[in-house]
Amino acid sequence: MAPTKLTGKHAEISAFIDRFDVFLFDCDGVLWHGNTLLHKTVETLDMLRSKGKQIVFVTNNSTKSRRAYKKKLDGLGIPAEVDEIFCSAYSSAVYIKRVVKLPADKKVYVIGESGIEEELRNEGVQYFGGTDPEERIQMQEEDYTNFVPDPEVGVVLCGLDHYVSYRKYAKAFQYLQNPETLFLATNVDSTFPNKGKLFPGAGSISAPLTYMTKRVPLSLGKPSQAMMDAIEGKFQFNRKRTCMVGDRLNTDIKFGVEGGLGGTLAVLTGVSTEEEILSSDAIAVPDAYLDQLSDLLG
Ligand SMILES: O=C(O)[C@H](O)[C@H](O)COP(=O)(O)O
Ligand SMILES: [Mg+2]
Repeated sequence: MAPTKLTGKHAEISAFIDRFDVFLFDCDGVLWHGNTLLHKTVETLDMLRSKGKQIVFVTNNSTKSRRAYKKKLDGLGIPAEVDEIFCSAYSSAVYIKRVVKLPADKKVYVIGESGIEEELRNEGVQYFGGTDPEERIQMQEEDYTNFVPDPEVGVVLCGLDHYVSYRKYAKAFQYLQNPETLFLATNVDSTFPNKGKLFPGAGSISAPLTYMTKRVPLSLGKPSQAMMDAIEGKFQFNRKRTCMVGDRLNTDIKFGVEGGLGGTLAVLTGVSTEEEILSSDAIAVPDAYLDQLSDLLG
C-alpha cells in the first residue's frame, strides 16, 4: 500500500499519534544533523511525552555510547535516561559478550570510535585499536612484517571511524585471514547525513574489508531484529502499539516493518527521498511520511 503523506492537518496527525503508545526514534537525520537540532525537535518530543507516549532512542551511530548520547541529549534540551537509549555500539558489545560469549583470553580489534570502546568496557570485553593514538599513524615499513593473523583476536568489529586508515585496514586484513576470527559491524549504513548533505557511513568503512577478504560482516544495528528483541525485552512494549520513526528505508523502516510494529513513519530530513519512498521497488515502505518531524505538531 502506498505510504500516506501526513500534511500537518491536526485531525490526521492526532489520529496517527493516537494509534501508538511507544515511539522508537532514529537520531541522525530525524532529531539532528551532527550537533545541530532539526526544527522544533524538542517541542515535538515534549508534545509526545505530554500525551503519555514512551520514547526510545534507537541509533545506528556507533561513535557514542549510551552514556555519551544521554549527555548529548541533555545538552540539546532533550530529557532522556540511559535506559531509553539503544545504540549500535551497545548492541554490538552485548552480542559479543552474551551471544558469542567471547572467552576472556580473546580480544576485539576495533575500527571505530569511543562509543564502541566504552560499551565493550561496560561488558568487560577486551579490545584494542579504536582511538588508540598508536592506531592513528601512517603505515610503517616494519608493519608489513609485524602484521600477522593473531589467534588472540576473536573479533574484528567495524563501525563509523573518522580516522580510518590504510594501516588499520592492513591490520584487520591480517586478522581476518583467520576464519576463526569473527567479522562484525555495528551497522552498515552506506552514508551518514550531516549539515543537509551525505557523507561516508559506517558501511563504507567496512566495505573495503569485504572487498579484500570476500567476507561479509554480521551487522548488529538496524534492521537487525536482535536490536528489536533487546528493546522489547527492556520495555515489554506491545509491538502493535509501537511506531518506528526514521529517515532511512533500508535501516529504520525495514527495522520497523520486519519487527512487526504497528506503524512506521519516515521523515524527509535525512537519507531517503520522497521519490525513493514512493518508488515501486522501495526496500521497505513506511505507513506514512512527513517533510520533517515537527509536522507532528500539526
Ligand atoms: O554511518 C552511520 O553510522 C550512520 O549513517 C549513522 O550512524 C546513522 O545513525 P542513525 O540515523 O541510525 O541515528
Ligand atoms: Mg537516521
